[in-house]
Amino acid sequence: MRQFTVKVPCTSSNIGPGFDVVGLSLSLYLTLKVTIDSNQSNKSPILSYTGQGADEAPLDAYQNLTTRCALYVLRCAGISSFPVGISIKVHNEVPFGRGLGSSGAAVIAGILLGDALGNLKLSKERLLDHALMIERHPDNVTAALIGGFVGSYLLDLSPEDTTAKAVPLSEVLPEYPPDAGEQWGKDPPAPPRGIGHFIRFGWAPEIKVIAIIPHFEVSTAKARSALPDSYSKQDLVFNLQRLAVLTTALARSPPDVGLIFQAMQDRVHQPYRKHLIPGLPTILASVTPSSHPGLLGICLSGAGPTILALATENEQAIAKTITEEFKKESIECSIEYLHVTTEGAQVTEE
Ligand SMILES: Nc1ncnc2c1ncn2[C@@H]1O[C@H](COP(=O)(O)OP(=O)(O)O)[C@@H](O)[C@H]1O
Ligand SMILES: N[C@@H](CCOP(=O)(O)O)C(=O)O
Repeated sequence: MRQFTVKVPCTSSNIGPGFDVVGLSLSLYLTLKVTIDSNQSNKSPILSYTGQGADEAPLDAYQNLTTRCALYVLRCAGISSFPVGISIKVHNEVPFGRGLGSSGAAVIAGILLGDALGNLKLSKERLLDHALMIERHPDNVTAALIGGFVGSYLLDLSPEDTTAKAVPLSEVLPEYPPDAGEQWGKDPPAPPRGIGHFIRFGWAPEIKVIAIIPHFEVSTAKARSALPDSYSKQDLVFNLQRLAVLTTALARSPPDVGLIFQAMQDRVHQPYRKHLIPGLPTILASVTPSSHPGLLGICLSGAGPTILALATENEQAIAKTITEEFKKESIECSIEYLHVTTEGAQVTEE
């Protein structure tokens, strides 16, 4: 009997100007408890699921994002099936479709699961290569894997690697097992090497994180399709200037609100997503360090609709005002007071 646990933090990406670049790992977790019992004869993993998304997440291992990612890693390594007698108990604290990286966490959990099941011992960089074939922006998956406040970029790929990366996700992630007596088709192409590069920034211990989570979903795909294909030089420079300052400003103790609040402004994604999140422009414009002493900055978390506020104090009052603004739009919210997790995703053998 083998038992191990995979634990992956949720993430908030962008932090204002860092669209598709920065991510922050936070203290809500997706946890898998995996058992492989050689006395059992089941060939497909037996999945159970509690917590966020329990009414939506498929329990068929060939449909579930996490187990599909695990199978992808195994098949890239030439292993065509899950081990016999495997069961997986999933517990999820990360709400779906709220901008807190639930899909990134599910992808990383699956990649680590595949690595552990195949005893592959892939490096962090190689694990990330696999994750980037599935979640094709690096910010969430990198922060979930590495932990902390992380910046990342993708390499331009060779023409050959570009072809491998262009393989449709339906081929990378098999949705159905082969029929009895049949073999899988061609194995998926192994991901190109060294696609993603990252660095961890500091995070001042005084900075607390408040997530105001509206009770509706915005799919990341839809929020990405709302963005334009090109930007003005002025808007790009606006974001670059702020991001350059922000990554160091958030590491400095004591935090300088005069730097951080302005450095969390964005012109690349939030303005184009406001129609998806009623109340967003009012919230971003009206919750300020003058109205709420202790507030350092405020932004959309990932693709939204969650609002992320960074503060040194006064967290309850900040959360209350944002909740009330959403209420004016007839939107209920949950509030989470979170901390930045320094550890990224973990696999623990029992
Ligand atoms: N733990 C999980 N298990 C299975 N599927 C998941 C899990 N977490 C997220 N997903 C899938 O990812 C979708 C949400 O992804 P996405 O739109 O990118 O939003 P988010 O901002 O939460 O990452 C869910 O609707 C679900 O299909
Ligand atoms: N940079 C991405 C981040 C999406 O994060 P999610 O948590 O909403 O999945 C984007 O802004 O589209």
